[in-house]
Amino acid sequence: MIENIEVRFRGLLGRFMLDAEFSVPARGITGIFGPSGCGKTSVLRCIAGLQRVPDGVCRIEGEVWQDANRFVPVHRRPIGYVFQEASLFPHLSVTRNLLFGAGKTGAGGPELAEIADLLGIAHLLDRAPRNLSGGERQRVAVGRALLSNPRLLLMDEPLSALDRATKSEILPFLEGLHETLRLPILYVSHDMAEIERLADHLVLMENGRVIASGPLADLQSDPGLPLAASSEAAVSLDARVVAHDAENGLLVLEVDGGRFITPGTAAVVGSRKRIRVGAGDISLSRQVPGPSTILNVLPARVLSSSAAGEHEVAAVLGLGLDGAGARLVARVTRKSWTDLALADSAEVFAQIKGVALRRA
Ligand SMILES: Nc1ncnc2c1ncn2[C@@H]1O[C@H](COP(=O)(O)OP(=O)(O)OP(=O)(O)O)[C@@H](O)[C@H]1O
Repeated sequence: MIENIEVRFRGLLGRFMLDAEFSVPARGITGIFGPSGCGKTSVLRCIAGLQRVPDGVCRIEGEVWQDANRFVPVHRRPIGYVFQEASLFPHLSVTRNLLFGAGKTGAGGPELAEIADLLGIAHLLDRAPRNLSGGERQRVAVGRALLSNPRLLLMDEPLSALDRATKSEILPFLEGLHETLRLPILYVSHDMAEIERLADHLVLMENGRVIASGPLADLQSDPGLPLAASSEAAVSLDARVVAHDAENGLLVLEVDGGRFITPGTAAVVGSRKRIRVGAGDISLSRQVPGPSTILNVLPARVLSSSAAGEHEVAAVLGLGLDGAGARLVARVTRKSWTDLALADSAEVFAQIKGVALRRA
């Protein structure tokens, strides 16, 4: 079986030229990221069959939803769609809202109790939507989409209408979906922090086109793409827990070519955790640095470098003496870069001030 989501949509939407093409694995979460108006929503609408471009191909695990000869109408596509605003039926209880889409696609889907547990809404089932908070409403909307037993979940900025506190309340539930369900999710966002936390793969868009797609960390550390040179540059790495130091409240996590120490509670050795390493949290040194409060000092090699603004350099590092391990991006001043005579393939010690645990 072809386990990919393959799309190509080319055509004018009003005066906007959409020319988007990508192929990503039909598993995990794929983030679709790009500036406002670059065509992210249009791509989701084309996949859902809500928008039709004449030159379009959409194949989900080999099943054709659109090509030159075929266009499966929207109601025949097994998708769940979650929008920015949860559009619940005001006159129906949470349970009736949840069950609204269920049964359309036949048996074999998840059970209401299972989904309610997963989304932390089991205690809300008898409520009316008007008595829910924004975050609760959005979780019900996600639950309703899941109960229709979709083959693909489309989420269009599902958190952007929520305040910061509510966002962080919902994110763990979305991470939970990722771990529990085998459902591929396409997740549109213009907030890199959400993408860093949730996505396994990334589709980067600009002006109606896909400028890159691939595993998230590969795109974050690609010197040819805008992410590595941005002021928010960071990499998200999926690390393996190798030890928990209970006395000091620290976790030791391993990625290719290095180990990180980060504050954390007990975790099963061998389990996976996502960490985020921000480019601005890395400083570089040519020799082993002396004792300091920084817990993480990792040997690495400079793989490439590019200008980041007028006075800074974005350097892509490969962990390990040979530089063959996981990639990081460091952002340093041009002055330090020159003073230390740093250059591509230089051996360095990366001192990492903060390593954030992102997916428990
Ligand atoms: N059916 C349509 N007819 C005319 N113009 C359209 C149509 N659909 C989309 N557009 C235009 O295409 C462009 C891309 O819109 P789209 O909503 O896909 O972008 P986006 O990346 O999702 O933006 P945002 O992040 O602001 O939601 C916009 O300029 C929009 O006005």
